[in-house]
Amino acid sequence: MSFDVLQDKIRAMKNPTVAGLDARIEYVPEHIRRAAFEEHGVGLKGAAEAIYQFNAGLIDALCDVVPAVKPQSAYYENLGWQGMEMLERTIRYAKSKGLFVIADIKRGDIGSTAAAYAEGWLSGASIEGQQFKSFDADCVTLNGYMGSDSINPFLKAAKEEDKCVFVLVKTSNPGSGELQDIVAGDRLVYQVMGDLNERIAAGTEGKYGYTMAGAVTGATYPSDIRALRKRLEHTFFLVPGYGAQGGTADDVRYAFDKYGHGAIVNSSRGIMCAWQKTGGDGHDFQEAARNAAIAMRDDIKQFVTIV
Ligand SMILES: O=c1ccn([C@@H]2O[C@H](COP(=O)(O)O)[C@@H](O)[C@H]2O)c(=O)[nH]1
Repeated sequence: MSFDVLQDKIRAMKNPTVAGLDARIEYVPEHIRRAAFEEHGVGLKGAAEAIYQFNAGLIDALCDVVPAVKPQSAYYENLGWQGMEMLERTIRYAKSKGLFVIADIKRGDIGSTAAAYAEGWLSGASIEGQQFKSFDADCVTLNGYMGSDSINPFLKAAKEEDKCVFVLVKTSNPGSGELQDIVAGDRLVYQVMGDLNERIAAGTEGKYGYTMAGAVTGATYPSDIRALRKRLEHTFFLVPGYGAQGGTADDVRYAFDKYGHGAIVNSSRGIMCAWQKTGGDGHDFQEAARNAAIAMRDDIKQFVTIV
């Protein structure tokens, strides 16, 4: 049960946070960009290579501070196959450094197509009776608003591989309420989504009591996080929106259970782009990212004690 593995790592490091790897080429320090463009040309290949070098440097700097990383697929897809190759390499490198990898892919489609996505991201493709893995993430994010048949193929793959998923429930963006906060009978739409998600994964609880289907609950809606924590006792939370989107440690505290378990808080730009605030030229990007990750950990630890 993969949330057990993640929770064990969080406890060992006393750090319930995940560093996002959402690298745009503008976030990569000049010296890394220049070297990659000289070797591979100014274009998709050069940019993808620069981003991989940046990611590898961040992973080296962060792997003994944070338990997990969350590469966001969009920032690799925008560079075509060259970007996706670097995403696969980034995942492999992060795993080799002991990090738990959450691939933020937000997929959701009819069952047959969802099964193909699940092979790509979790279980591997079956070719002539053999299993070939590609992205091989530990966990993925899903958009389950198409219904349980869009989630189930991922749960099947996750069960076979001892992995897990996070399903969007209450997202951090300003427009999330347009649909998710609509009243549906005696519940709100996001509560319906959360209940459905907990129900379809019932029976997969691990040693910490959490099923293999976690939920995304944005840091920017703290009262909803608090209500969801009470409502979804068996659902592990991924909480994005800390830092760059305005979420604070005080806002995310209620995502955790009474043992300080059951949630992990993401920051992407706040860690990756920390070097842009030091006044340096980017050569200090590793130190800056590490300091930002440590500051985030200590900020949250003021409110959350992990048993
Ligand atoms: O509701 C959601 C779901 C996912 N995200 C993702 O998290 C990171 C946030 O990045 P920051 O730079 O820390 O703001 C990004 O990958 C989003 O796609 C989210 O923000 N909200």
